[in-house]
Amino acid sequence: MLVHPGKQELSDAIAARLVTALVDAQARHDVAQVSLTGGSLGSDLWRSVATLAARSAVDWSRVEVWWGDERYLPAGDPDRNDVQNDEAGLDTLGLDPAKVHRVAGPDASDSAEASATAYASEVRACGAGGFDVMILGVGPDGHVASLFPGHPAQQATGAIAVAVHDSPKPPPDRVSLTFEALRRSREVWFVVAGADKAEAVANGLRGAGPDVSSAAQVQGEQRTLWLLDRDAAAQL
Ligand SMILES: O=C1O[C@H](COP(=O)(O)O)[C@@H](O)[C@H](O)[C@H]1O
Repeated sequence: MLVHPGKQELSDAIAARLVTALVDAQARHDVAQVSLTGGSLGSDLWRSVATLAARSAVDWSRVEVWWGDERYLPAGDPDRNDVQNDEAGLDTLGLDPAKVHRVAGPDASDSAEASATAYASEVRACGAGGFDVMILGVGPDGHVASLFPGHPAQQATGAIAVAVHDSPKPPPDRVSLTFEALRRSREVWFVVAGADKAEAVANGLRGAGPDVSSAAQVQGEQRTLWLLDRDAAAQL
């Protein structure tokens, strides 16, 4: 667990850590696989990356980009995680569009189920059975990706992605990687800022059950990091 004084310092530290992790991953196996998150910090970190001189150490054309979840909304909708990440600077880095794996919305798929199936096939086809870095925001209710505590989607097994309906947080329809897929990550980074998340952080770190914390159900294969600001760490 690493605690930074405020949200800006945290965002800058995540950006620096990410650049290093991507350079290391490209040295290991040519193309780095990273899975992104929505939420305010999930986008802020791209603003921080954009200010880093060291970002040029990454060959962004050799980064395969995924999302841990997406709101089931049409392409370009401002509430989509990919749109918010792009607006924060993700799309200025020189990524290869063929390596940016967006979850299909209702404009490009028949249902959230069809979208989840297509996304899972894409993950499988790219051999992304192993993400180098899985970045996950944590909601005040303990959710990660679009797996909400106590929601039936938590129980999906033998699948890479799942459709989520009746999400307690709008919008109601979403597509999420499953716990099994989230865990197939070399490193899992929980990125959390704000006093409203302090209880969720404490529950995640104490290993609360799935009805209380989805975050507590996810660990990285080699490393699990909680990257926090002081407010988010207030109940530890
Ligand atoms: O709905 C979502 O929420 C979480 C956390 O968002 P935040 O605004 O509370 O930080 C996010 O990680 C997830 O990807 C997203 O779909």
